[in-house]
Amino acid sequence: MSSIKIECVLPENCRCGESPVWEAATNSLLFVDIPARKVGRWDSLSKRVQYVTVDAPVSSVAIRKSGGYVATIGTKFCALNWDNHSTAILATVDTDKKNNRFNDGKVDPAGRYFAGTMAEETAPAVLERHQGALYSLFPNHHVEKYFDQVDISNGLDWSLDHKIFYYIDSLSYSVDAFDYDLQTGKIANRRSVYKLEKEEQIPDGMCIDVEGKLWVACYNGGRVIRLDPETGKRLQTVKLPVENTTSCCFGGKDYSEMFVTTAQDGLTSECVMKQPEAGGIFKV
Ligand SMILES: O=C(O)[C@H](O)[C@@H](O)[C@H](O)[C@H](O)CO
Ligand SMILES: [Zn+2]
Repeated sequence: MSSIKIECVLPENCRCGESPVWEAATNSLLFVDIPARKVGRWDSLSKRVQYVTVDAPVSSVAIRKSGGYVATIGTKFCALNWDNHSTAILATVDTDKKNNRFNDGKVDPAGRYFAGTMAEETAPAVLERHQGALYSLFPNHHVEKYFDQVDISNGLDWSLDHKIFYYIDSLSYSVDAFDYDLQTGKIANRRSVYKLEKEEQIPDGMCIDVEGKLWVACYNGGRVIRLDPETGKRLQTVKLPVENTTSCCFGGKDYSEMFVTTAQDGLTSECVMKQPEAGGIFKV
């Protein structure tokens, strides 16, 4: 294995950086800072970053086929117009749960925006349990609810043949799989494919690579791990110089680079001194 280079490409000190998404058309990385209520777009060529501030915690962002973006803001699926900074509500979930917000989200290969919810945290991973649910927004704006009783709805992705949906509820310390029907968007047959080891801490965001292996960012664990969902074995650990690694995606030229978002919230000022890049965005 060739040696791995890790570099902080955006020393932003995000409170909770999340949802990295590569936008090939602009050579940019999209991301959010959830509590700061900001969506960022970092141009990898000019190295400049632009922000759009929204009116509630923004937990995920995705590219919209018809132009602009979609984002999960508070408990709403929204369209986001980058040019005039406006948002338009497409659907609202968890209307009976005033303390809930969306967390991680991603679009399936048929254009359904999957995202789950959680109760707002009082500190990282400290929250009222079982308040969240998993939803998807169909291209026709129909909302499907899959299940509830979720603690912290987090990383998600699909297998390369689109027949499996991978999902993380952080406080289960497990990476789960479901059978996936791309035609209907239905999921079935939940099972665990990997249980985190103690030092790996809390599973957060996730993505899949071209070999069908999963990469999971470990919150508080300062690492991303590569898993084989078929054997349930960990194949690789990549450690980062900050503790709160939140999510990862592939991007850059030929998608040969991995971007990792991180968080600063929850670190004591002493920890921040030891990890000055906490909250930055890293390139692996
Ligand atoms: O990044 C996220 O997905 C959450 O919004 C965070 O708050 C952390 O995951 C959580 O604190 C650790 O479990
Ligand atoms: Zn997350």
